[in-house]
Amino acid sequence: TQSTRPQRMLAAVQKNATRGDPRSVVKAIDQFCRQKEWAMNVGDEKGCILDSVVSEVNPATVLELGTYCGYSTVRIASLLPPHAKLITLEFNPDNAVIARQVIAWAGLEDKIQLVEGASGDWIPKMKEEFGVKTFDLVFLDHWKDRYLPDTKLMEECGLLRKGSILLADNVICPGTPDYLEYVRNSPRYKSQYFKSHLEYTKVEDGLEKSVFLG
Ligand SMILES: Cc1ncnc2c1ncn2[C@@H]1O[C@H](/C=C/CNC(=O)c2cc(-c3ccc(F)cc3)cc(O)c2O)C[C@H]1O
Ligand SMILES: [Mg+2]
Repeated sequence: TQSTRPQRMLAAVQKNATRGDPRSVVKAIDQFCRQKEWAMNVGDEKGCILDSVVSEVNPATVLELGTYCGYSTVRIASLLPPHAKLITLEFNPDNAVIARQVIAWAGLEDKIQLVEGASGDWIPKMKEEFGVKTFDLVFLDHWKDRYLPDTKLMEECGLLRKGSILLADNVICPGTPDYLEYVRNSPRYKSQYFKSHLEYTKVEDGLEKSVFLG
């Protein structure tokens, strides 16, 4: 039977990356996507911006919306301090199966909790289910029409504190116009756009970093 792109991506990791070496996992996926098949990972160019924001925030608690195959999950977790935790939400079970194996190959299972299900269902349960108070950093990379409703939901559920950072992928391509309008015009956020390119292409895209002001 025909394999899926995520399955072929995992095979490339298992063939070309070193077990327990997250950077080699990131490199293997980027190589696969550049040389073999494009896939919607944040990629190496926007990934460097992601790395710099993660390093600057040095978060103890991270929420990622949209795991896909775990590329950004591994990239973020590889930069976290020792007892920091990353929770990543993925509602497609086939993607979750692949992502768990990518995370395991990187040796980052202890830092990452992959939760299967829809962000809208899980965000209201974060405190009771995972003992989370607030998130220091949220990486939004799921369905683009969910960025705004999920941000409002995180506000309502008290998951953001003064200084929490939202980092959103694809604010230009495919684009998240309602989200951008909100974080750029709301008095509750201070936003900054990091111009870059759509992963593995020359098409313009970028990340929007928004600080929640409380
Ligand atoms: C609500 C919710 N809850 C949990 N998981 C969710 C969810 N919505 C999506 N997910 C999961 O995240 C992943 C989805 C991410 C959506 N990302 C995209 O659609 C996406 C698309 C492109 C793109 C750009 C130009 C083109 F020509 C074609 C594609 C580039 C990207 O970087 C992307 O993130 C997989 C899905 O199962
Ligand atoms: Mg993306």
